[in-house]
Amino acid sequence: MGGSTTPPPPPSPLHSSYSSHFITAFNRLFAAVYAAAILALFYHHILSILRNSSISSSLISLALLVADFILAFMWVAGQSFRMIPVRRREFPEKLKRLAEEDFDFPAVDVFICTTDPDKEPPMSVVNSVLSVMAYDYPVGKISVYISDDGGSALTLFALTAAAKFARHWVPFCKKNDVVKRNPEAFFASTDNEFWNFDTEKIKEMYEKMKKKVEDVIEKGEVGDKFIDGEEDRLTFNKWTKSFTPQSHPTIIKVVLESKNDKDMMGHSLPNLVYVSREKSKAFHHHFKSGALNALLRVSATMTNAPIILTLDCDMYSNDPQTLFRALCYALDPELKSNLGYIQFPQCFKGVSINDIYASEMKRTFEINSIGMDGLLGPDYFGTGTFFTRRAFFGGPLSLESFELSPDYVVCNPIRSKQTLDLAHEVAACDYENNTKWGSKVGIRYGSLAEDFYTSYCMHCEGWRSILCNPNRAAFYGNAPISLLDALSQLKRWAVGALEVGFSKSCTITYGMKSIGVLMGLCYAYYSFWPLWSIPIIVYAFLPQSALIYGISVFPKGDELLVLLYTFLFFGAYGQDLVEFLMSGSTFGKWWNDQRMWMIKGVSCSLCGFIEFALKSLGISSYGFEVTSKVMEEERTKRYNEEKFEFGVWTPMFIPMTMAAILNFGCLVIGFMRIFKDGWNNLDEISMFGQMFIAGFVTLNCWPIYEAMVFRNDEGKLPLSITFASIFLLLGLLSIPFFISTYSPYLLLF
Ligand SMILES: O=c1ccn([C@@H]2O[C@H](COP(=O)(O)OP(=O)(O)O[C@H]3O[C@H](CO)[C@@H](O)[C@H](O)[C@H]3O)[C@@H](O)[C@H]2O)c(=O)[nH]1
Ligand SMILES: [Mn+2]
Repeated sequence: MGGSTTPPPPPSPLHSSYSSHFITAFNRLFAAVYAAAILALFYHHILSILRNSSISSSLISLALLVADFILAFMWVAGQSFRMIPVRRREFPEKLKRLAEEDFDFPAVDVFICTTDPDKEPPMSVVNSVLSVMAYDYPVGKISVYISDDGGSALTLFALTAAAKFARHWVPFCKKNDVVKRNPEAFFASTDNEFWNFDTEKIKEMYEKMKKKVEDVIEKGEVGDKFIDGEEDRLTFNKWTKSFTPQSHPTIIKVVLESKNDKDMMGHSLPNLVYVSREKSKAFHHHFKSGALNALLRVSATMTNAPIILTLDCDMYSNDPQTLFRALCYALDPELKSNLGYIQFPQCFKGVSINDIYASEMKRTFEINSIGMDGLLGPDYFGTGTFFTRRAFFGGPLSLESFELSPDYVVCNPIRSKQTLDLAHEVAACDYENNTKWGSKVGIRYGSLAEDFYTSYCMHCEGWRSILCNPNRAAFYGNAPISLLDALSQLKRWAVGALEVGFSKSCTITYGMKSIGVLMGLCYAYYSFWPLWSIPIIVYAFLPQSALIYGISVFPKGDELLVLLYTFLFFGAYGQDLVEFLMSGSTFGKWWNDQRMWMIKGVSCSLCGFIEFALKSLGISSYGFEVTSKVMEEERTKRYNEEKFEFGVWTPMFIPMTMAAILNFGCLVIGFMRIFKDGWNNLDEISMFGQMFIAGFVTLNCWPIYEAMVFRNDEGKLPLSITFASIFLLLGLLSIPFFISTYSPYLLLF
């Protein structure tokens, strides 16, 4: 990497890894015992199906069998994360020292995607941009590319304002060795790193810039007085009357060029380029994947850096040394030949104390990723990822040729006509027609979870990835602060996951063949997680409805079986809890995480299934619904008080409300029976299992009851949802009645 002469190798070692033999051995042993218990359970299931005489009890047994089968499948897949967990450490100080000695570091292109100035406030985009521009790294080697799928003049305006501020901000950060290089976060923090005369001045400058940008945004257009210079005017003139986010020409604006633009100390600044690719209703733009692919090409014409960092617009740098950290792996000669990318866990700012919507996703971003790191490496999370450019162009041994390939050498300056013409050409909406973009090259199309799918393809091609999980979060982003936002995001992932699971390159068949059984199972776990909705729905409704009818679904008086169920339940929950705590999380967060698992099962996974089915049948297709990053005051307040935010009418809330009412009702009826007949009645005791489940679900549903009955704020559960749920519940409970009435006829078939 770097120049044509081979640079001297960096000092080694730059990183180390560690795998706990105790944990690995324990996980394997526990898996063996648990597997035996699962087999015993299935043995029992088969027996009870064979023994059943009535239709209703056969149906119940069958439902439980299917539910337990899916739970067992997910359990098996989940074990792959536990076989060889690996933790890593890197030594960025060594590289930082080299930076002082003019070491030839590789150039880095940073890609930041934004798409909707209403949901993604330009000031927050600007803060992310400033935070990466100020990285501890040779400045001339950093280029920041912004992809604006919203094609918003406001976003470009905010960037030009930020570029002016950067002339002061970047040298300020470097001179004072600031750690929080996102100005908003720096000025807002109470435990401020330091405060001097410069700080006051810079703060004033920032506030002025912010006010200017926000005024323009409020007005909704960039007024004449804000445009200086003929060149800027030409750019902003491209926003003509016929310009819409869905249909407009390419706009590329080099806001800063490292060679010419200097900061107030006379040092270079990073390149800063705004790109809004051409859009036309006649061509599918493939959402974020399309945007990233356009940036891959545009950046190739201008800088073609061998390392690429992809970020979502809300993700800002929280540690100026992150580039050095990533390079500890990227520069390692032993890893280099097949290292596709280095992934940092997603971390979030402003998550409530107990993380009510489980937005931290500890399991996905940390626990499971540590597990995958011992195999071929973590999947791609869409943000906080350092790619080697080469990984986008075919497997390590099979380069897909392309005119602007990774070894293309840029000769013309960024602002030259030749470069800009070529950049416009590759950002055109029809450029990808009849090419391998999206299938063999770049970010892959075909799944709404483009990140997950792309990494799956890369692993199958022979790349490996690395999880870099430093103590200090490398990036911070926003997590959804309303239940609907959280569930909509998860629904998109559910559809995206199923698209991979049921594609030609199915994770189980094709996956296991290409990347081995364990790695294939990891991907299978993610691509089929929406299947969880089946057992969750069965266990949320079936035992409870049966109890109301006085039918026991678990066998009577079999102590061994009680023991088996107890072990399976507490074993799984216990292991989950221990792993959570060991990753530095708290009991409160774990409790909410397991609650969200249930809520997901009866809402977004279910809806995801339906949307996936409709999409596969060609009936309708849903796009990439962007998650809102706006922090509305009242909402934020309720979120921080850890109140669930319902407030709107959506079918997604109905099944969970039904489950909440049913489980509570079932518990009441169960206790009434016990009081009436006493504990001696054997039948009631055998229903203890059902009572236990109802009790557990009821406990989990507390926020729903609260939102249904006790709250009066904007975020409460709409009355219409409560009524719709009661109505549907009554319908559901009358099904057994119909079965018992008509089953003699059914038996005829
Ligand atoms: O047509 C689009 C749609 C989205 N985006 C950008 O994609 C990013 C992610 O969108 P967001 O709404 O924040 O999605 P999340 O659900 O928060 O994102 C997670 O899930 C996505 C896949 O579903 C990944 O792409 C993200 O990196 C990952 O953080 C944002 O920067 C958007 O601006 C585009 O550029 N073009
Ligand atoms: Mn996001």
